[in-house]
Amino acid sequence: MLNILEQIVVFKRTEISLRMTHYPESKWENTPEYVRKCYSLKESLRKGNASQIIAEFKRQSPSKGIINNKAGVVETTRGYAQAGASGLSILTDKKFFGGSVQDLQIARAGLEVPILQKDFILTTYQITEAKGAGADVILLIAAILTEGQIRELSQFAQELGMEVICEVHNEQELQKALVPTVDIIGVNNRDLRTFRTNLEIAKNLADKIPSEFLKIAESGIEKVEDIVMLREFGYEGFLIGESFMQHEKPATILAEWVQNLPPLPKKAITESSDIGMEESNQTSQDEPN
Ligand SMILES: O=P(O)(O)OC[C@@H](O)[C@@H](O)c1c[nH]c2ccccc12
Repeated sequence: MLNILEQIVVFKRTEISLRMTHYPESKWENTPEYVRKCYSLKESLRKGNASQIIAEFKRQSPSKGIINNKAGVVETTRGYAQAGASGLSILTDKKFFGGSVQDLQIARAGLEVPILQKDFILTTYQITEAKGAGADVILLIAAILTEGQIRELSQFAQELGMEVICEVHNEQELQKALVPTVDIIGVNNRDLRTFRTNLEIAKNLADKIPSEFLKIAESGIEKVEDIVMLREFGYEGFLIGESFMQHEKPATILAEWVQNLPPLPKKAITESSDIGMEESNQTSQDEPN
């Protein structure tokens, strides 16, 4: 009996070959999005006042079934951006997650935040498609790829100006992910074979990730305190779906979280310039007149 991840991969291969015949690569290469300069997720996560939350639009999942099939993609993604998401994640897998490439295209129009296309990437075709549909960032899942494939696919994405998150769940997968063309290591707290989540996974892998990679924690984040705790382990991004999507209006929950998030500790360099600011014009800006 195949585990769920294996089932997804088997189905994905058939889906990809069908898509390739219906929508040849040239269709994607001729879109305006294909030549647009990507928004950098790394930069967005490292802005001084960033929430560091990557908010996901996720209607359903193999483990939970339907999470929310009423919230609209436009309303939710605009709401996420307005509420202060540092990035968005759009699931484009249809069969298992109820998403679509069209969701990505719809979300992209009119938004200036970095968008991650969340799918199970096995071929360069899917990366061309992601770029043409408006994604800035792609996800490579180490559990379903060899190191050679991670190298080839990440290089291809970077050549298109996109950033690459490589998702890992254990040390073995992490070893495959440490290639120079990967930008971000995403530690998935959910075992995609069993769908169980445990934040200990991110805690335990944190210090095994070399400092040249930005690291983000994915899945199973249920409250603001989880973010605060994971920040202490050096995580600079938090990919969150269910905690928002299980509410009727997902973006209102994100807005509450953002309000309750303690501010990021200021970087040394900002601190000294801020002191100068305070003495000059900072107070006049802050005080109501
Ligand atoms: O809904 P959660 O537990 O907050 O998780 C979001 C995201 O991390 C999860 O959807 C995810 C992480 N990696 C994936 C790979 C494929 C599909 C989905 C995912």
